[in-house]
Amino acid sequence: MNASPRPFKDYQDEIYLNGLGGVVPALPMTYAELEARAQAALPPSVLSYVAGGAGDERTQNANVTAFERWGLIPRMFVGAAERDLSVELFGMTLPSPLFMAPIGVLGLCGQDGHGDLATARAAARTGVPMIASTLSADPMESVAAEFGDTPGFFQLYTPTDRALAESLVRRAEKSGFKAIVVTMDTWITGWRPRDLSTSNFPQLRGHCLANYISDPVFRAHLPADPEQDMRSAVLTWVRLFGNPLTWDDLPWLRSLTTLPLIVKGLCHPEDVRRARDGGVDGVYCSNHGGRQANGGLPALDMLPEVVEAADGLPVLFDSGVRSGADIVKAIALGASAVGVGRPYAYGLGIGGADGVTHVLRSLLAEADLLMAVDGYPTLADLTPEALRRVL
Ligand SMILES: Cc1cc2nc3c(=O)[nH]c(=O)nc-3n(C[C@H](O)[C@H](O)[C@H](O)COP(=O)(O)O)c2cc1C
Ligand SMILES: CCCCC(=O)C(=O)O
Repeated sequence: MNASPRPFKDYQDEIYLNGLGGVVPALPMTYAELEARAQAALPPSVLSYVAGGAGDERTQNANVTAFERWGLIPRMFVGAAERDLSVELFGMTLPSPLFMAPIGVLGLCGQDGHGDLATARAAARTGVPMIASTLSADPMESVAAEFGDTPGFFQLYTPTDRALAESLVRRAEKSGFKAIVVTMDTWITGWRPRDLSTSNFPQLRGHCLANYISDPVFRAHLPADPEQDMRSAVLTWVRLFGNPLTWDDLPWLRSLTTLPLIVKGLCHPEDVRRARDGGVDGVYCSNHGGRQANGGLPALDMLPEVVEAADGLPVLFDSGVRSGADIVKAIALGASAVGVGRPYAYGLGIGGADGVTHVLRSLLAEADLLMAVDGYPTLADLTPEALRRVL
């Protein structure tokens, strides 16, 4: 299927017309059902990894409820018969502001163990960019080969070996990725009770190391071929995985690539200002979906300050987005582009590439119709004045 410039347009019609023919959609139409169906479809260890978060998951849950505190004010006499959800980002024109946040176990969410490839196919079909995680079950070259005309971004977990970081970035450039997203908030894994109680995390790790095992710099660290001795490869990966970077490392990060460089996990306005001064091309406001640190503010609550501090630099946002209405609200609060994590992983678990495509199209169709009904025909119309704080 070719990428459509408006992947979401007419999805409601498609479903209603099917309905007239007596066909009830096979895939869930509400987030609650999506979650419930994914719970049944995914193996328990994968489910607890994907669904879980840090501590008692208050921050994870607060990310979602934070959206309830904002309400869109409807405008009439606008005649929003045509909507334009397209955005300009890093010199690219995207059909909508939606993107898929990087997820590091996608392989295992796909029924065949190749969920990264299925997700990349959904990106190709919808025009919704995928940020491909460093932690994938297939090498980035194979993932990128599935993107079609849709731009893909590569998410870098910066290893302690700088040569390995450089090698990963070079490979991403060669594979045609259009931006590098460096995740700052996960150089160490947070306290995640669900994973600790099942002790399943290392087992999952072994299935998302394709980018490392296929890398000559990583392989040079190994005592034996990973094909023969996977355990040593996993232990080596654990040792090399995360580099607790400081501001002194930012010039090096910046020097890694001429592609747009985006730093993920920034919520404090002072960090945003320093990153901006350090020459990044975009900042990514996120608290990792509440998976890393409990007790924090919902990422949405920091978004307005991040946008102000970014001072015109693009601001990507994720954490807690569950609906088209959430996308619209994040845009109104100043996000340039909005990411989802768990929702598309659940779509993948339920229906592979079709499931991801369905989740993305549903989110966008809802956002599009909301903009129609409430009289905000373009993203530029969505400003903080479109919202009221309700609680
Ligand atoms: C199972 C899972 C794995 C993740 N792996 C990564 C990763 O490899 N790299 C990264 O930067 N973020 C990762 N994240 C965080 C997401 O990119 C994103 O910040 C988060 O999922 C957004 O919150 P949401 O799930 O509430 O939409 C992961 C999230 C989940 C749920
Ligand atoms: C060590 C991090 C694993 C991937 C990740 O980012 C996550 O699970 O949230």
